[in-house]
Amino acid sequence: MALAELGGKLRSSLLKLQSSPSDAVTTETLNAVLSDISRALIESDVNVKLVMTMRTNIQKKVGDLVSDGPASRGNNPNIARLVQKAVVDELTAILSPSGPTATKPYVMKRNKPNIILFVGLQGAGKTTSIAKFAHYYQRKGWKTAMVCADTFRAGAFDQLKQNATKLRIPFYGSYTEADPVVIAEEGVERFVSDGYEVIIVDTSGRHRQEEALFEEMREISDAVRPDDTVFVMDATQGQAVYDQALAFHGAVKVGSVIVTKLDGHAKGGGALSAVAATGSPIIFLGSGERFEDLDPFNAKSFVSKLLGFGDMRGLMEEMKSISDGKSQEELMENMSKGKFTLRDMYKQFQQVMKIGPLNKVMGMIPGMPEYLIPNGDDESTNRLRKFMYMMDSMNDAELDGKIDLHLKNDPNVEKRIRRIAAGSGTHPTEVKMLLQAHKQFEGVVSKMGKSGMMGKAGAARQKQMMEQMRKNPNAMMKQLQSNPQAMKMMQQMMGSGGMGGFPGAGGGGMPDMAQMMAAMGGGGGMGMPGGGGGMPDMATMQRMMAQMGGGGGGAGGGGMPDINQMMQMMGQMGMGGGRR
Ligand SMILES: Nc1nc2c(ncn2[C@@H]2O[C@H](COP(=O)(O)OP(=O)(O)OP(=O)(O)O)[C@@H](O)[C@H]2O)c(=O)[nH]1
Repeated sequence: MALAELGGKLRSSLLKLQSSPSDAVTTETLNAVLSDISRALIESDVNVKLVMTMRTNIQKKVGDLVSDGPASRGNNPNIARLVQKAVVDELTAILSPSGPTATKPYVMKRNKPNIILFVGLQGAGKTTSIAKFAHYYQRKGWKTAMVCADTFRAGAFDQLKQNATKLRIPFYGSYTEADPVVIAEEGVERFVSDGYEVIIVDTSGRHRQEEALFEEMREISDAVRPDDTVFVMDATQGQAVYDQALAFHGAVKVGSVIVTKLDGHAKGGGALSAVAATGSPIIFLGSGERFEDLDPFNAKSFVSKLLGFGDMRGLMEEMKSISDGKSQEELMENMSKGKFTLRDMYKQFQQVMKIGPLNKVMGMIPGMPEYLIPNGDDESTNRLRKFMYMMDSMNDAELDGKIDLHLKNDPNVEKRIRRIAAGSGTHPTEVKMLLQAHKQFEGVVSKMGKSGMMGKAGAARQKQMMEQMRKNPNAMMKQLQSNPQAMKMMQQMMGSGGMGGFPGAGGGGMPDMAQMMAAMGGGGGMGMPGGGGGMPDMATMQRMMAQMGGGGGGAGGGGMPDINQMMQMMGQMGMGGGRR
């Protein structure tokens, strides 16, 4: 994760609040925590003035509560939480566009050309970011293309071409045309008439003092009339990026910013806060050299993740952006009949793959301990991909369950398995693993189907249950406790149905929901308190359920919680039971 070091420091300072019961938070504890946080931010090159303002604001918000002692706290027993909230809010404010020029980021529009002009200093990572940006939108189903109007740096077109070819994204450029304005205009025109939705234009990198290049940037901008101009800047500059950003602002209207090289760089905090001070919104962070290393940026989510609370908002946005309502509804209806074919599993995997590497998704889950999040190349994504290749090698009858591949010791099935393995470049044992995963999933689905909690009727029942939970969680818990079968069902829902497509990644891939919950509980107090392993204890469950109900109902709509709803529920659970 970007800014891991800063995050670690902030988390450990906030832990000081946790280590004492909330009404023992004293002025000294608060001061110690604020000093630690301020030091960490300044070490990360955040402007000292900003840090001091933040400190004063937090003091103003919670100082009185702490110094007046427990007697005056009235209905505010959880001081630690209030301090924590004040810290989150203030850090978010530092990272949100501020000043008279503060703007909101451009929102891409479907079914029309969105022309995005990229500008930036030489070597900031512009060309790399363009490829990542294109990959991000292409993965989400946008018709994307790239234009190389960088005629200044020899090799720029080759670099863009290479990336575009790897990503299978159409590109436009020229080895012979020397005028970047002509290339930009022609490229954009072509992709507009071909119905492309995201058209990205690369421009020459420049130094601040190169007035001629600034002029070129203005001319390109006038020619292609971009919907958004994205300024790419390098985090290693720390707060010095402020001046650079202003210089670019002076030349063209910078709409949004991508900050690159945040992977493990000490000055990242300074760069991010400096950008915010220019009034431009940061839209993405670059966190590595691979195409996947681009994270959408939202100040609140970023702070929440940095402090170890996960990023539920980001996760929901991702889920929403990939969700295909109709097929999801069909799937839910099928599942309500206890039906879950290999084709259904394939569709679930497809949805999951659109989000990107699973480690990113896991990193967004509140309370998820870092040690559970795979780094680097994501093993679970590769496993899913391999499973999909196998399903690609199946015929319709096999995918739709008309031919039962689960039959044991059947020479015909064995032959089919060998064929599927050969067709997908895998081993028959791996195909059997896939079938086993499917069987496991099917089992859960059929149990859930029988529970009557899915489909349209199930949706109504769930809504009713949620309402009951919201109104009276204690009574609901008592009811559950006295009904072992209902309790078991709840555990099953959480244990294996939870992650939608994930059980298929089993065997060391994505942990299932129960494992996650256990890990959250035992993982050093960042997530669920109380759970030392296995399912969380009753009190914790009770709190979680109150949160589930109170948060507007995770489930609703189309039957059994689908992957989106389940994630939402998980988020509310994690957040509800978070730091105390
Ligand atoms: N670690 C890391 N490296 C990055 C990131 N983004 C870009 N880079 C690297 O930074 C270097 C410069 O990136 P380019 O994309 O070529 O830079 P550019 O801004 O297009 O350069 P010009 O075309 O000269 O303006 C390359 O080695 C990239 O791999 C990032 O987020 N993290």
